[in-house]
Amino acid sequence: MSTRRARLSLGPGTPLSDSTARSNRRTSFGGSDASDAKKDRRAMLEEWRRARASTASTTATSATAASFNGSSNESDRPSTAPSSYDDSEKTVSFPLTTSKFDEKENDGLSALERFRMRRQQRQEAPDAPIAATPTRARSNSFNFNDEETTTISYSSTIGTPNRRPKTARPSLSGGAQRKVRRRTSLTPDEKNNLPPMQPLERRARPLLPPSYTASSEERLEQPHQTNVELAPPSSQESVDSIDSLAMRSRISAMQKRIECLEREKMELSMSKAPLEARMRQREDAFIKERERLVSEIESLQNAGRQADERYRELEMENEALNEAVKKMKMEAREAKFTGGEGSKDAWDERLRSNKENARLRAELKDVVEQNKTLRMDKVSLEAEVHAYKKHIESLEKNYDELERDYEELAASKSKNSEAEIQLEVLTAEMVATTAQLNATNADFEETKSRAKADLQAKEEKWKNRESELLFQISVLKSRVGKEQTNVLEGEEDTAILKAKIEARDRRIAELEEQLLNLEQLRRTLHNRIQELRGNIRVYVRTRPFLPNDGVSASSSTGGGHSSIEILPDGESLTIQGRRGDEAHAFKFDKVFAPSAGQDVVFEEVSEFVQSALDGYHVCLFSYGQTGSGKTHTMQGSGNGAMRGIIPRAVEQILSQAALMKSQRWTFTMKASFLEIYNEELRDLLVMMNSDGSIKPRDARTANKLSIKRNAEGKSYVDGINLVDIDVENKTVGLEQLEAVIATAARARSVATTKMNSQSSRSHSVFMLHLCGSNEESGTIVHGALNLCDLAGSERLDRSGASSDAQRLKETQAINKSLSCLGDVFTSLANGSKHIPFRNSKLTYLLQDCLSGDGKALMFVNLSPTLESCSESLCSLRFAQRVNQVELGKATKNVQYSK
Ligand SMILES: Nc1ncnc2c1ncn2[C@@H]1O[C@H](COP(=O)(O)OP(=O)(O)OP(=O)(O)O)[C@@H](O)[C@H]1O
Repeated sequence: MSTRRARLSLGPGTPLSDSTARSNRRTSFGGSDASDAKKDRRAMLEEWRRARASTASTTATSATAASFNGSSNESDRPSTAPSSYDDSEKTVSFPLTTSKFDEKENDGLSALERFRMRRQQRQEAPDAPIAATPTRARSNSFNFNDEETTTISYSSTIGTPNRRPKTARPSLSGGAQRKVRRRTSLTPDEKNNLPPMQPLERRARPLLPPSYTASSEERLEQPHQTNVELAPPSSQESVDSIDSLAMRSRISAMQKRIECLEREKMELSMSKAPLEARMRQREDAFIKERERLVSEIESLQNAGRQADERYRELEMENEALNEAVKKMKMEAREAKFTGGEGSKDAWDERLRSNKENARLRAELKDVVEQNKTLRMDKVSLEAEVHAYKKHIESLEKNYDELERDYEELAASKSKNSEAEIQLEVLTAEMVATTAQLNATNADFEETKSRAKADLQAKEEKWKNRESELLFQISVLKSRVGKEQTNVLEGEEDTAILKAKIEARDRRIAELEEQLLNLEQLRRTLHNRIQELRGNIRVYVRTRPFLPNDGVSASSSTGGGHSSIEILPDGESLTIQGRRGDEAHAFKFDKVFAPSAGQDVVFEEVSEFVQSALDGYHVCLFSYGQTGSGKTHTMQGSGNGAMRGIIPRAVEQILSQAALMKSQRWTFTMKASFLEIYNEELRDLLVMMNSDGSIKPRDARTANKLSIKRNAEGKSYVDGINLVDIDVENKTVGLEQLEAVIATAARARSVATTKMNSQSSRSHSVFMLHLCGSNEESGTIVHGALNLCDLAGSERLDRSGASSDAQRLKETQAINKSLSCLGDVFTSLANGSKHIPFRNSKLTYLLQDCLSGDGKALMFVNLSPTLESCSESLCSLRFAQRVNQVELGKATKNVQYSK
C-alpha cells in the first residue's frame, strides 16, 4: 500500500530513516511500541517545523509567483485548493459500525489475534518467554472457525475435558451452549451405557465373618438350609410343628422383604457410583474451564484497555495533525495575501506545503483507517467478552444443574444407607430367629427321642406284664378244674388289687401336685430371701449355634456338640473343662437354654422393670465374651420377636404407666444413652434434640460428660442429652424409643473383631429416668432403669486385637474396666469397708445400683462352641463370685409432699 511505504519527507534534503518511518506505521498494543511511535512522530513534526523555518525565507517569493502564474506540471500543484481542506477534513471520521474489512489492505494483526497467538505460544511452550507480537499477517476479522486455539469440549463420557485443536467454537454459539447444557444431565441411553459398576463398598460391616463366603443370595436362602427336617408330626408333636411352621412362614416373609431391599440397594448402588464419579469430574472440568475463561477475560480486558489507550493516542495525534493542517492553511492564506509580488520561492514553498498537506492528509487517512480497525477490534473484543460472559452464565447454569444432581444423589445415598441399615436389622433378626428355631428343633428332637425311649420301655414293661398275666391266667385255668371252689375267692383278690392300684395312682397324682405347688412356693420364697439379702441376681443364657460358628447348623442337635449342658431344674449347668476330660457344675438363679426366646427371658426380668416404676434404682447388665449374645439380650436383633430387654422394658413401663393412671399416678420418662469408650464417657444421643428430633449437622456439639453426685448423694451424668419419651401415647413413645436406639446404634463404637463381625468395643448404658407423682397421696417416686451392655471380655489373642494398636488399646481398656468391676464384687463379697467404685468409670457410674441402694441383675452370656469353653468357664467363675455378693435390702426413692 502506497501510504504504508510513504516516507515523511519534509523536503529533498530531509528524508526520514526507513526504520523511523516503519516505526511510525507500526500499530502495536505493546506499551513500548506505542510510545516509540509517538516519540518518532513528535520528532518528525519537530524536524519538519525546523526544516520549514529554515527554508521559508528562501522559498517564499517563488511560491507566491507560482500561485499567480500557474504551473505547467499538474503533479507539482497542490492536489486541492486550500479552500477544499475543509471538505477533506469532513472525511476524517471514526465510524462506529464496521463493514467487512479488506484483509489484503491490512498486513498487520488485530489485538485479539495477537493476543490469541501469544496465548497459543504460551500453550505450546508454557515455559518459553512470551514472543514479540508479530507485525505481519494481521487479520481484522474474528473468524472463530479459523482459530487455532485450544478449547474444551464436553463429551458424554466423563473424564477430563478433551483438549484438541478447535475447528468450531461450541462454547460461543447458542447451539453449542445448549449442547453443553444438555450434556450435564444424563439421558436414559447414557444411563444405560454407564461404565461397569464398581462393587459398592458397604460402610456397615457384614454380619457374617470374613470366613463365611456365601453370596448374599445364599445367605438369604439360609433358613431353608438350616431348617431341620422334622418327622411327620404325631398328635403330641403337632403343636411344636405349628410353631415351627409359623416361624418358617415368618422367615420366608422376611426373606422376601430382604430380597426386595437387596434389589433396591443394588439399584441405588448401580446409580450412585458412576453419578458420583461424573459429578466430581464435571466439577473439576467446570472449575478448570472457569479459571481458564476468567484468565482469558482478564487478558482480553487488558488488551481492550491497551486498544483504548492506543486509540486515545491516535486521536491526540490526529488532533495534532489537524492543528498542523490548520496552521498550514493559515500560513497559506497569509502567503496568499502577504506574499507580495509572488516570488518563485513563495510559490515553491506553497507547492511544498501543498504536497506536505496532501501527504499529511494521506497519513491522516491512514490513521483514520487504523482507528477504524481499532474500533472494529474493540467491537469484536466486546462481542467476544459478551460471548464469554454468556458462556460463563451457561456454565453457571450447568453448575447449578450439577448441584441439583448432587443433591439428588445425596438424597438417594441417604435412602440407600437407610435401606442398608434396614437390611442389616432384618438379616440380624433372621439369623437370630433361625438360630433359635434350630435350637428349638434340637430340643424337640431330644424330647421326641426321650419320649420314644420312654414309650419303648413302657411297651416292654406292658408286654412283660401281659405275659406275666397270661401265665397267671394259664396257671389259674389249670387250677380251675382242681380248685373250682376257690374261683370266687380268686376274683375277689383281683378286684382288691385293682382298687389298691387305683388308690396308689391317685395318691401319686396328689403328691405330684403338692410337689409342684411346693416348688413354686420354694421359688417365691427364694426370691423373697434373695430380695431381703439384697443379692445380685445372676441369670445365665447360652446362645444357640450360629452359621459362623463353623458347625453344620442342619444337624439334629441344632448345630453341633455344645460345651454346656443345662440340667432340667433350669438352675444348674455343667460345662466341659479346658482339657475336655472334666466337667464343672454351676448353679445360678436361672439358666436359659439356647431355645429360650426373648419373651421367656423378659418374663423373668419384668419384675425388675416394675421395680423401676416403683421408685428403685435398677441395673441389668450383660456380661460375657464377644459374640455370646449380650447385645442380643439387651437390645435384641431386629424389631420383631427378637426384640431385647430395652424395647420390652419401655413397652412394659408405658403399659403400666397407662394402667396406673386410674390410680391418679402420672409419669414422665426421659431416656439417655452413653458409652464408655477407652475410659471416656460419650453421649450417643448427641445428634438428637430433647423432643427426639434430629439436630442439624452444625448444632451437634458433643458436651464433655462427667459423673457427679446430687444433693441426695445419687450419681448422675452431667452434660448428657435427655430425650423425652411420650408416656401418654404408647405408640409415639415406642417410636421415640426406636429412634433413640437407632441413633445410638449409629453412634456406637463398633469394630469387627475375629470373633464377632459386629463387636461392641465399648460399654453402653441405656438409662431410663422415671418420675411418678400421685396427686391423691402426694407421693413422688424417682426410679431409674439402667440397662448396661458390657463390652466383650475376650482374650487378646482370640480377638485378634494384638495386631492392631487401636484395637489393642480398646481391649486393654475393656479388660481393665471389667477387672475393676470384678474387684468391686470381690470387695462387696468380702464385706470390705472400702469398695473401689472410683477405679473405673463403669463402676463409678453404677455405684448406686451396686452399693445396696438398688437392685442389680447380671446376665452371663455364653457361647456353646467348644473353642469358647475356656472363656465361658471364666465368665461362669466371675458370675459365681457376683452371686455371693450380699448388698442388703434395696431402698425406694420416695418423697411425700403432703
Ligand atoms: N439367644 C440367641 N438367639 C438367637 N441368636 C442369638 C442369640 N444370642 C446371640 N445371637 C446372635 O449372635 C450374634 C452375636 O450376638 P451379639 O452381637 O449380641 O453378641 P455380643 O455378645 O453383644 O458381642 P460383642 O460383645 O462383640 O458386641 C448376633 O447375630 C445375634 O443375633
